[in-house]
Amino acid sequence: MDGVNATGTGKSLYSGNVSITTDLVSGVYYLRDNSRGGMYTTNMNNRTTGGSTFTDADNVWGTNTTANVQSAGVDAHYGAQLTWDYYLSSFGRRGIDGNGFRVLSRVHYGNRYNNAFWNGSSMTYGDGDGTTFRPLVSLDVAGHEITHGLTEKTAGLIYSNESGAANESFSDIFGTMVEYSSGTGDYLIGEDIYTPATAGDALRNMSNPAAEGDPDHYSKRYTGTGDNGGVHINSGIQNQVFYLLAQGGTNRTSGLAVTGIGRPKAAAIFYRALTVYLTPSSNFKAVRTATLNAARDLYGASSAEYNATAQAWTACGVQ
Ligand SMILES: CCCCC[C@H](S)C(=O)N[C@@H](Cc1ccccc1)C(=O)N[C@@H](C)C(=O)O
Ligand SMILES: [Ca+2]
Ligand SMILES: [Zn+2]
Repeated sequence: MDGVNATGTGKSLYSGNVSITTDLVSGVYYLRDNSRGGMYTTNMNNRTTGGSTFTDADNVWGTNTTANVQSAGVDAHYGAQLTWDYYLSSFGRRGIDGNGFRVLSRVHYGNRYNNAFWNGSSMTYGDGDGTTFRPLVSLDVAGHEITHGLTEKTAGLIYSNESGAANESFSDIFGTMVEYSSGTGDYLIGEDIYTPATAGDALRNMSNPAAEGDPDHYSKRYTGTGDNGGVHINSGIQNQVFYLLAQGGTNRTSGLAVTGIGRPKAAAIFYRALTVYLTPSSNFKAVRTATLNAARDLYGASSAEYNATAQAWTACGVQ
């Protein structure tokens, strides 16, 4: 039901106090954003089905702690809001389908569930067990999961082997871009939620994938059958390509240097590759070609951006 858009105060777990758009209907505030396709956030009450949209009496949500069930809802809702704004302001895309797709974010899924996932129509976040993960509602996760929706509606990269690793990397790349859009970011994935007892680690690391056990070069790719053929492992190769293209630097395995072009241009190249050129079975070689085509379209065939894109893939062993 559409009511009146209201601006609420969200006391989040990982982003401090944030401003969120809520929906006032008959004196009750709902965690629903009619200014962003009607996106809404539900509480699954630690079950794996059902759930109901969070409501509040005074439009001040959560307490910055997990003691209040609304807190995780604030983070998920805020993450969806920033993701919507990122794609709209960066690429003029209104929602993951370009047509105002209504995103549902579901929190408190299952019991101490150590994951988050996209199921084709909603994002779903577990609370973690408190040892491996804190509640998995940080900004890079929200951006990661919603980007699976974008990928599904565009390239449709098959979720296994190299196309699956590329799929996962696009989610890490844009999850990181969404995180940076909040004003502070990093090239770590899940740093706020992974192993709370261990400072400074992350689930994945784009600037140095090997720091978290993932390859930074094609010659070190995983060729086994675990993890759907290493989708969360070999994503390190493309994550390193993006990092080197954006920031510049030298690949630790090849020793080859890359001249950086900055995050926005690198993101624009990867976004155009994903939404214009890639297909379900695209492998890393195809992603190289797609990003070169995108760089040519955006900046010209002999541009510094085009040359840096080629350098970055070569530095990571994908010719
Ligand atoms: C349920 C089946 C698994 C689906 C995989 C989802 S898309 C996924 O990749 N989830 C992310 C969650 C995440 C994202 C960013 C930062 C931290 C955690 C993920 O990386 N999951 C890991 C734990 C995995 O599934 O191996
Ligand atoms: Ca991060
Ligand atoms: Zn994923």
